[in-house]
Amino acid sequence: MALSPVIGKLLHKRVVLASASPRRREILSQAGLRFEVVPSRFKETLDKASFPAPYAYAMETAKQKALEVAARMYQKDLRAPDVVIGADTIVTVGGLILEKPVDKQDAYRMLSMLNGKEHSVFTGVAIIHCCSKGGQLDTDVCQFHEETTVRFSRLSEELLWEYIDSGEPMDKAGGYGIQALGGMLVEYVHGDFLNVVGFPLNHFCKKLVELYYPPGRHDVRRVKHDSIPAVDTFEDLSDVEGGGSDPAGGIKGGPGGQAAVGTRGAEANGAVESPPPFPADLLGLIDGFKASKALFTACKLKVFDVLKDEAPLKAAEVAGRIDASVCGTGRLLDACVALGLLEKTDGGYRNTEVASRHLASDGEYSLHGLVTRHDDHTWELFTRLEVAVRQGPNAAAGGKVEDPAQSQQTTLQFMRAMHGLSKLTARRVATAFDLSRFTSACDLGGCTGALAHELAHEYPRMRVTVFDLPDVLEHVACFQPGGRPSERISFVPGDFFKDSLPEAELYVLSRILHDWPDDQVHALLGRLSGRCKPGGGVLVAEETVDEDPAAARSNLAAALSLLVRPRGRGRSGAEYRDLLEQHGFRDVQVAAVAGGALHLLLGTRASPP
Ligand SMILES: Cc1cn([C@H]2C[C@H](O)[C@@H](COP(=O)(O)OP(=O)(O)OP(=O)(O)O)O2)c(=O)[nH]c1=O
Repeated sequence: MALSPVIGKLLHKRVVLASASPRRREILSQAGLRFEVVPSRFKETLDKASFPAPYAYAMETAKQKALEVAARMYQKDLRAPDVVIGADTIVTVGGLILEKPVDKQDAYRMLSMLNGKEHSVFTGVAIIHCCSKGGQLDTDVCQFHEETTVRFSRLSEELLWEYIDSGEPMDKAGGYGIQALGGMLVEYVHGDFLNVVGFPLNHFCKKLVELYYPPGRHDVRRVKHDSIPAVDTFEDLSDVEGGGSDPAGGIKGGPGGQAAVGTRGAEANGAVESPPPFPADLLGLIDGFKASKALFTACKLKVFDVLKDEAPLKAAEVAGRIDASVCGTGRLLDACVALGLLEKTDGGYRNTEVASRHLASDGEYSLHGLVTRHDDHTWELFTRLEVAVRQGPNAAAGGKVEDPAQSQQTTLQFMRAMHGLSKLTARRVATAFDLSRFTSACDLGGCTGALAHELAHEYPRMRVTVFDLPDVLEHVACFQPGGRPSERISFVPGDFFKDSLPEAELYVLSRILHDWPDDQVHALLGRLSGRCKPGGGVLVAEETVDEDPAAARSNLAAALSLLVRPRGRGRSGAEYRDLLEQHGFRDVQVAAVAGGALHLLLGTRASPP
């Protein structure tokens, strides 16, 4: 079995699962792991507010659960197990962390919050290696987390209570069990299903590879692929059984809190010193730009359009359709196969589902416009990242602010890119908070109206005005579903810095504020706050710059983009909150959607003093 070489690394160790969860026990035993179960006595009472993000809370709780078991076992017979595994699963919605309900009423409260909305399920996992040093327990902690997004259908009160009365919610985070009756509540799941059930097995196996995979034969295979970075999956190890290092070797902390198996035993025996662990992730990073460029090129040449609905095509046929060389096309198609964008069968190449959905130039969720924009515009900006670092943010563009309305072509390209991005997140933004108290909304800089449509769809009483520059609104017709906007959506041309803002109970600023420096953000929020009546709201959606290095990886692209852009600046979630409060908005609620990629804030206009 593909997994056994990885799981096999733990077979000769004394492994303890520090969890009472029957789901975790089942997932791990079905994966072939042998372990003892010692439920943790750690009380899940850490102060949630003291963590920068929900996943950090779940990881810390997982760690504390495992450490408590390791310490207790060590104290009992002065022999700690080799490895202790702890996990903690939480559900987050509207910025709140939901754990297991304390009673039926609590389950009802949780399920009502999830009803009809998307939420995230995080599982934090800690793998703790233990040994005894100088009569003391010595531990080496490796932690990670996994996020899965789940959306519930709209459910009636009757159904919710029927589900609660089944008793199923009581021992489960968020008050539901997706693997049983609760599965009926779920409209969709994005990500690892087992993560929702309590244990992200896939990520766990990848971590084991990082921890235990020794340099060896596998390295040779990896370096062969010099054009496209190898995808690092644990399946890769299926043919290297028996080639492992001695797992009894010492554990050394690696970068990012990971650990690698050392070679102390071999050195002591006078054996030849092993080379350092093969830095596959690092090489992947070094080569990463090649993968992006292959994707950009295939998109630009419309490869994914050609392969969308057709039977598989040979390289020569694709080359004929895209008017390119057969040899070059063959290489590009193979690169796309290696990147998981195409499949290769005996009959030829065809799109994967992701490519058909996101990389063909048509279709509701096409990101073709975004890719084209990155290839034509962002790529070049990033060649000047060094300038931006040396001279400071915004220097890379040489003070040249691109005017999106510069030419019809540029405007349209910009709008296609924004539309693709907005379509992906609009439903999540519209449903992250309950906005049903607002009967009118104005989306400032709302571009093609992608978010306006979701707001109108989600809230049947709401009328939405999209306010944007005249040059932008000139092109909106081709982005409307069915070619025309809904009756409750109107497009009003104007400049939000100069023209009078349309009247609305809720103002929306989605991906707007990062584009402007502080003085202009204050000017805009000042105008908006003056126009907003007490009780009215402002909804801000932004990619944020996280100051927590552990979280920074997920928004790295956004943070770097903000550095090379001609104007504007990155801000943290706390800075956005401060800005809203400075302009008279109170009770600011926060939420994160799309795997934390987008940070949302909803503030309510207080009465002027
Ligand atoms: C969301 C969801 C959670 N769960 C479960 C997984 C976890 O067991 C539980 C979350 O609570 P946890 O505190 O993570 O785990 P636990 O109390 O069951 O076990 P221990 O603390 O001893 O490790 O919710 C499901 O079984 N299905 C689901 O769909």
